[in-house]
Amino acid sequence: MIEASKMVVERGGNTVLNQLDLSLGPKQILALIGGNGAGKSTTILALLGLIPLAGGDAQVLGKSVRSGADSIRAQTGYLPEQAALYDHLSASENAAYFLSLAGVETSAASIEDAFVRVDLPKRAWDARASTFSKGMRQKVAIATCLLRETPLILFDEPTSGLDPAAIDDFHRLIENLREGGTSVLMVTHDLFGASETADKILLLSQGRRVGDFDRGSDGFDSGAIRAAFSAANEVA
Ligand SMILES: Nc1ncnc2c1ncn2[C@@H]1O[C@H](COP(=O)(O)OP(=O)(O)OP(=O)(O)O)[C@@H](O)[C@H]1O
Repeated sequence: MIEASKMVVERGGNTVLNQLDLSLGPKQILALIGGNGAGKSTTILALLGLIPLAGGDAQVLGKSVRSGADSIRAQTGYLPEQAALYDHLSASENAAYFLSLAGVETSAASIEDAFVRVDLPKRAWDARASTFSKGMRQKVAIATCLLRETPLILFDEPTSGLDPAAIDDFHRLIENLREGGTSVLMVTHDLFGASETADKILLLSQGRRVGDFDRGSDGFDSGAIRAAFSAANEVA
C-alpha cells in the first residue's frame, strides 16, 4: 500500500522531513504520532504527491509520488486537518459536491448510509453546514471520505472535535474498514486511541522517525510509547 524510503521534504527553507522511512501493508492501520510541528501533516501531503520530495521516494498503491498527485489521489481517501465544507450547502449537498469533484457518483441513499455510519444526527442531513458544530463538520468530512470507497485512506487528526463517544465510534469504524480490506494511515494526538486500534505506531520528531512500535499479543507497550514521546519532545 505504502512503501516510503528516505523521504526528504523542505518547507520554508527548513528540512521538515528528514530521511523518513514508512511502510503500510494491506489491511493495516498505522498511527503517526508526534508533537506539534513534527512533520505529520507534511508526511501525508508528501504521500499524496501534493508537496515535492527533495530526496527519497515513496510508492503509494504501486505509484511513485514523484509521478504526481492525480493518480494517487484518485485511489486514496484523504481527510485534511481542517476539512472545509461549504456553509451554504447542507451536509448531503456537501458530500455530493465533494464526491463529484473526485469523479464519484453516488446516490442519496448511500450518502445517508454513510451519515448513519458516522452517527451524524438526522436533523443535520439537510441543514446548512453554517449551523454545524466542529464535530458535525468532521463527521460529514469523514462520511465523504468513506463514500469514495478507496483501498487506502489518509486521515489527518480525524478525531479532532469529536466527543468521546464519537471518538470510540471512529475507532470501531476504522477497525471495520480494515476488516473490509482498507488500509488506514492516521495522524493523531490521541495516544490512547492509537494504541487501542492501530497495528503500528510511528513516532516522529523534527521530521525524523524516532520510534517504531508494533502491536504485540498484549497490545502496545504504552509506557514505552509515552517515554519515547516525552523524550522526543524534550529534545525538540
Ligand atoms: N506551508 C508551510 N511553509 C513553511 N513551513 C511549513 C509549512 N507548513 C508547515 N511548515 C513547517 O513544517 C514543519 C512540519 O509541519 P507539519 O504541519 O507537518 O507538522 P505536524 O506534525 O502536522 O504538526 P501539528 O501537530 O501541529 O499539526 C513545521 O516546522 C512547520 O512549521
